[in-house]
Order: sequence, then structure tokens, then C-alpha cells
Amino acid sequence: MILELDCGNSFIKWRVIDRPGRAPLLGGVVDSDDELVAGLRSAGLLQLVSCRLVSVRSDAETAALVGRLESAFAVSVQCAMPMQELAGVRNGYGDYSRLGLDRWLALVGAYQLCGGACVVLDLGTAVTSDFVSPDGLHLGGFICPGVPLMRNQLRTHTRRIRYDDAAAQEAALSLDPGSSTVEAVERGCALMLRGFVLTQLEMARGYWGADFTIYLTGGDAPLVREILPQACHVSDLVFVGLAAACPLS
Ligand SMILES: Nc1ncnc2c1ncn2[C@@H]1O[C@H](COP(=O)(O)OP(=O)(O)O)[C@@H](O)[C@H]1O
Ligand SMILES: CC(C)(COP(=O)(O)O)[C@@H](O)C(=O)NCCC(=O)O
Ligand SMILES: [K+]
Repeated sequence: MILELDCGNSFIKWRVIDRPGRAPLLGGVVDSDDELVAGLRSAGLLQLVSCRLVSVRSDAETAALVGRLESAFAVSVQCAMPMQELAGVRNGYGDYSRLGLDRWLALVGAYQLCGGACVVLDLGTAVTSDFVSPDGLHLGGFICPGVPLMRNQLRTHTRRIRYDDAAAQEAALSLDPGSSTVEAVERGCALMLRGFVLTQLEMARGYWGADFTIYLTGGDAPLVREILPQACHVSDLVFVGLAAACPLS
């Protein structure tokens, strides 16, 4: 069995496959190394033959997690590394090593799936977009705060924006102008996200007309699914790229 991990800034996404290309046998989302190891132990994952991971965490945090996995499961862990080119895609950053590895693997995965021009929208802690041309050139992308970050910055840096999660959920049911603080903030952040996403769509149309695919991924992808009905929602897009970056020998 093969353990795959995507370590984002908020959560670690994990899954277990028995062979490359097969549907996952198990998977989950956890928010700490401890929870991950406990979850894997309780799932009875004792015969792991290999493990591959991608992390956008610090080198020290990533090394600590690798050490824990290697000692807990007697498995060697392969980590995705920055690359200038992979699976027909060329990294578009001036310094390729600075491009977030989750973004890189998601856009490589997207290009593998569609073999043509694409835009990848990853809605996690940060919201990112990346553009890949029909011949596999990464044109670059954008990074902005995800909705929880936007909301929490307002809560933290103002004195009178205070409300609880239950009120937030209710406020998000409409996008009419807010008539309370919670509605004004929740709907304002939702509209910022929509505006960003629709701008990406316009940009892609400017490059390629109608000839491109939009991929949506990340924990908050459902927030924009309705305004992007044509998008392909691939929650494991990073894992598609991870398989290319870390082939099993
Ligand atoms: N079951 C879930 N577990 C964790 N986060 C979730 C879940 N469902 C939706 N989310 C949302 O997903 C976001 C995190 O997305 P994710 O892609 O895991 O981020 P990152 O890669 O930055 O860790 C959170 O902001 C949260 O709003
Ligand atoms: C942009 C990101 C913070 C997104 O992280 P995530 O929301 O997936 O946790 C991450 O890809 C990152 O740290 N990138 C390095 C900077 C860059 O891509 O230019
Ligand atoms: K992201």
C-alpha cells in the first residue's frame, strides 16, 4: 500500500492507494502530525510499502513529519522537490524553486488530465490560480487570501466586527447587501472570491477564447462551484501531479 500526503498550511490531506492509478482505499483530512499518525495507526496501516508527500510547510516541519512517519511505519518517504520541467510542463517562475509545490503539482496534474490550456484554481488557506498554455508552458498565476483568512483578518484588525460561526453560516445563504455586520462581512468576502474567480475566467478567455479547461481544487472549492459550472472539480489534483513528481521505483 502506498501512502500519499498533501501538507497544506491548514490541513494534511492523506490517502492510501494499493497501486498507482487506482481509486484510493482510504483517506482523510487532519490538522496535525499527531492526528495523522493516530489516524493511520487506527486504520491499521501496517504494510505500507512506500510513501510520497508534498509540503508547503517549513523545511523543519516537513522533516519532522517525515521522521515520524519513517519511525512509526518503517517506510521511506519521498518528498516532491521543485522542478523546472515535469511531464511536459515548464515552470513559469523566474526562480522555479519559489513556486509553491502544491501549485506546481496541481498544474502539472491538470495538464496531464486535459493535455491543453488550463487554469487551476486552488481554494485552500490561500486562493491561487495558475495558467498553463496549450503547449505546457506555465504562464504564472496569482495568490490571494482564502475566505477564512479574509474573514479572520477583519475580525482581528477591527474592534467592532465580532460574530460567531453559526451566524456566519446563516449569513452566507444569500448575497444581498448585508443588513447586519455578519451579513456584510460574510457576503463581502464571498463576493471578493467570486470577483477573483471570474477575473481568472476572463483572463483565460483573453488568452485562449473558449479553448481551455478550468480545474477547481482545495477544501473551499465548493464555494465557487455554482459560478463555475463548466469547471472540473478534482479534489485530488495535487495527488495526480505528485504521482508524476515521485514515481515509485
Ligand atoms: N472537511 C474539511 N476539513 C478541513 N477543511 C475543510 C473541510 N471542508 C472544507 N474545508 C475548508 O477547506 C479549507 C482548507 O482547504 P485546504 O485545501 O485543505 O487548505 P490547505 O491546503 O491550505 O491546508 C478550510 O479553509 C475550510 O474552510
Ligand atoms: C501560495 C501557498 C501559500 C498556497 O498554500 P495553501 O493555501 O495550499 O496552503 C503555497 O503554495 C506557497 O507557500 N507558495 C510559495 C509562494 C509562491 O507560490 O509563489
Ligand atoms: K491553495
